[in-house]
Amino acid sequence: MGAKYAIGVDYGTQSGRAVLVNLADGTEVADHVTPYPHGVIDEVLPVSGVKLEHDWALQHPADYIEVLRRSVPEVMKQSGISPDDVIGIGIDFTACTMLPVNAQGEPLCLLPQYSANPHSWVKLWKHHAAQEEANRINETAAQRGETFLPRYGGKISSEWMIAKAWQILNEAPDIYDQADQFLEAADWVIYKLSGTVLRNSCTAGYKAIWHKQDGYPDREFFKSLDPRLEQLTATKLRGTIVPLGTNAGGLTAEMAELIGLTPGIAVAVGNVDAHAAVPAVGVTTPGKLVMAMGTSICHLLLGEEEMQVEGMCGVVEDGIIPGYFGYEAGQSAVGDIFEWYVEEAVPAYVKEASAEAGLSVHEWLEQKASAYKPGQTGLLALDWWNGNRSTLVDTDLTGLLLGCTLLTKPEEIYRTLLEATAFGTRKIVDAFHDSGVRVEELYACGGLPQKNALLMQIYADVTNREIKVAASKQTPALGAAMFAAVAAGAEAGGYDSIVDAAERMARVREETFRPIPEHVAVYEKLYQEYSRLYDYFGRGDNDVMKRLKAMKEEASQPAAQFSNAN
Ligand SMILES: Nc1ncnc2c1ncn2[C@@H]1O[C@H](COP(=O)(O)OP(=O)(O)O)[C@@H](O)[C@H]1O
Ligand SMILES: O=C(CO)[C@@H](O)[C@@H](O)COP(=O)(O)O
Repeated sequence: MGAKYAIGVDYGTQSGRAVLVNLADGTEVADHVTPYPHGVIDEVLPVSGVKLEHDWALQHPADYIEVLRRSVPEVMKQSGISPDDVIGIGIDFTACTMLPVNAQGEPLCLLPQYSANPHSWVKLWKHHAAQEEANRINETAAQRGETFLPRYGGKISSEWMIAKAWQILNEAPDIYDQADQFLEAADWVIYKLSGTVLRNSCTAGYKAIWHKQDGYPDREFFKSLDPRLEQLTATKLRGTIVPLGTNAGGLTAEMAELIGLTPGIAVAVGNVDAHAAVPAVGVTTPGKLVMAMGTSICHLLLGEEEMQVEGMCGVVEDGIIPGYFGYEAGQSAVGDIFEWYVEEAVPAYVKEASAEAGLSVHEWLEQKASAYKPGQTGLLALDWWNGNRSTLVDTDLTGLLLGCTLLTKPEEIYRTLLEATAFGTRKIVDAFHDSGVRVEELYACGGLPQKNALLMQIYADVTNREIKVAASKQTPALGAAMFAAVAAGAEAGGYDSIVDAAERMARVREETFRPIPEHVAVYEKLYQEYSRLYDYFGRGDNDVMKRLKAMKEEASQPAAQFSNAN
């Protein structure tokens, strides 16, 4: 059999990218990025101009198809490979990124009668406007002693399926009624590719409280939340839930024509971006924490037992690699915080100096910030610009910068923001390790390790652990291609298991980031200070962040909730 290939498509927050991979050794032959034409929709809806409230984040489902339409033919063209040698396609997605569809699988937002209602659109993972629903889910589950709660670190996030679906019911009951199903965007795209609606066990497990043995929480639980939700899982979340690497069926003739591949090739069921990255860095055993570092960070870890860990996002049997319990935790903003600083808060002279030096503002600030020793800025920050995902699971928390003086420089603030996110990761590493899910080594993938060496050194110093970095620049897409190879199977030139695929296709770079002992010592002290602030502002001693947020909301009234911006 000649060389065989698969395509992995990674659906990120701002763009989608396709990667064509040689299945013999994981070589990435060609890649292409398509920025989402509508980006993240967080101010006004397309066409109708309806204004969105604070904490909303939506996407346009047509953008996902546009990624396939543009990027798949482009990687085929760049590589010159015959479509006959491409045996499968797989995708990974941000999650929970969900949408209401009608009985024909059409997104409601694409139907003119619903398009002016924000609730008909795709709710992106970082849509944080369902916090009230999440709070009530958590109170009710705790009161009822629901056994699922510890599996999610004690709290269900507002980012996830049940809170988002309930927000739709509360604020737009007509959209809720008209929705035949709520689907993860990952599952919707697979439906478009294969013609089959299948729910993947990864998003169902991590984001929709589904358990391999117990299924969804029982109806009584949903009824106690709201009688109208009693049938939610039997109706709008219904459907077959299948393991990662399952072939959803062949590529449809219509899609094959649109994207230039052969009809009938394997289409792997959807996967979560960060989870797909784990086998793609070669991690298929416990003790190795994978950090998917980009806009946010997802932390993934394998364990042999189901343990309880404070504030983790979840533990799902077979959720990442079959045969292990897959653990997930995360920070809801990391690169996003640095971007906020660069876009909103650096003085003009920094932008001018960066341009003169031929560097991006990030690169210029990194260079300047590298000249400081740990502790030398006198600054400390709490990295909650987009709430706290782990370990506090509270999207109402906000950022804090402490220690500024009239002499504080932009590069010092930038360094402090890098450090704050490293301290956030340390909290997560400690939570796992101290709860019996050991963390010995760190693996990093995603955009940030390629972009910022200072950041990576700080993470090694703050966690006092060596960090290996993925060789691939498109690790989740490589993982998606690996799962496509599994969906195709060894007989077709793929693999029979993801462990086999990882052995042959995954790679890390030779150079690693090792902790520097003098830095470790200073960061240990700073971490203790960070922990004090973390507990004080995050655990209820001082709810000033929430009071400020409430005042802000009140002062912004009357908010034109669904009013027209024009
Ligand atoms: N040199 C840099 N140092 C640190 N962060 C950077 C740098 N350049 C870009 N970023 C941040 O990287 C993030 C994008 O990461 P990336 O992994 O490419 O995207 P995504 O999370 O969408 O997959 C943005 O939030 C941006 O602020
Ligand atoms: O929440 C998850 C995975 O569980 C991610 O999809 C989400 O953090 C988005 O990741 P990116 O920062 O876009 O890589």
